[in-house]
Amino acid sequence: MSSYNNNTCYDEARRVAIFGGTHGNEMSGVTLVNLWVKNGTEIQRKSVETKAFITNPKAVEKCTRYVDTDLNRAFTPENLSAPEGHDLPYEVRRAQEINRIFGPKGSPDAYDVIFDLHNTTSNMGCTLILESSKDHFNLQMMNYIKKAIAPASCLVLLNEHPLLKYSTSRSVAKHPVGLEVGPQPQGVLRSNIFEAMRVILKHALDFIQLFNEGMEFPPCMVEVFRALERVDYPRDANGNIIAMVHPNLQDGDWEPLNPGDPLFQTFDGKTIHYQGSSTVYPTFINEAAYYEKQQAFVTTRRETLVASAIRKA
Ligand SMILES: CC(=O)N[C@@H](CC(=O)O)C(=O)O
Ligand SMILES: [Zn+2]
Repeated sequence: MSSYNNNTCYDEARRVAIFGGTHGNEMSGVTLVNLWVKNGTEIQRKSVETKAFITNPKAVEKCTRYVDTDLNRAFTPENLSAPEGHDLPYEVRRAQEINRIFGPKGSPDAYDVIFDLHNTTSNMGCTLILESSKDHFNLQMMNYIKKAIAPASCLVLLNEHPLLKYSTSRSVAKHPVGLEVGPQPQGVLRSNIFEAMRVILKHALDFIQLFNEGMEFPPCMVEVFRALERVDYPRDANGNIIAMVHPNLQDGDWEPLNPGDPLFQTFDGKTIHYQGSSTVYPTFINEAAYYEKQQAFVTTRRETLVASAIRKA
């Protein structure tokens, strides 16, 4: 990346990967990627070599999130540099393998773009997940996709928080993009969710093709939701959950949550209210996979980012 004439220059994105099955029970990504592994016509673009890849085949076979440990948390420097051996958890070995094929993470040899396909049980609709507010290539891509799918909509979750951030499979690439579409139960395929995911991928690949052809993208504004805080379920002294997501909050992903609004409902019918002092936008509300992570939802703040003009170097 370099700056020149107010244009931010990025290298052409010639090597692109689409990951499915990072979580083996998120069926839209698993199914699309399996389809594209068999026949990649739909994801081919003239200037791009796109590789469809199942990241956690053992978990896909068992239709479970993971076998030993969450693959989408496994791409830490410690894991990636751990001495190889059969005593390592399956997903850590797999992370090392993925890092060899698509990385090394942080190096010039890494893939240009990795799309990682996920489903959520939350009512999030189409959500693109970014890890950096400074990646103008990705911000321009978000703007392009939003315009292309209108009047349908997709939102951008920015996960840049030093403590909330985790080491994702896609983080191996120079430009990591998560795609999270829901609601879809674990192990279930829903046609509307599957098609929504497919359409986003189509526009994302079109954007990359246009960029590689030399199209210049003028500065633009991108609305994002910045991850602020994880909120756990209320628990008793033994750590057992004592309340559920309140009916007013359930399925209200991305809707404003104001001080005093209901959050949880205890099993004996009491309401627990939001004690914060400002309006936030909750998401990943009641995500099935996050019970083990002790997380009922994530709060976010709405921000408008400015994406600089970009063109190819
Ligand atoms: C429900 C789910 O798996 N969500 C993803 C979000 C992401 O890809 O960043 C995860 O926790 O890994
Ligand atoms: Zn997932």
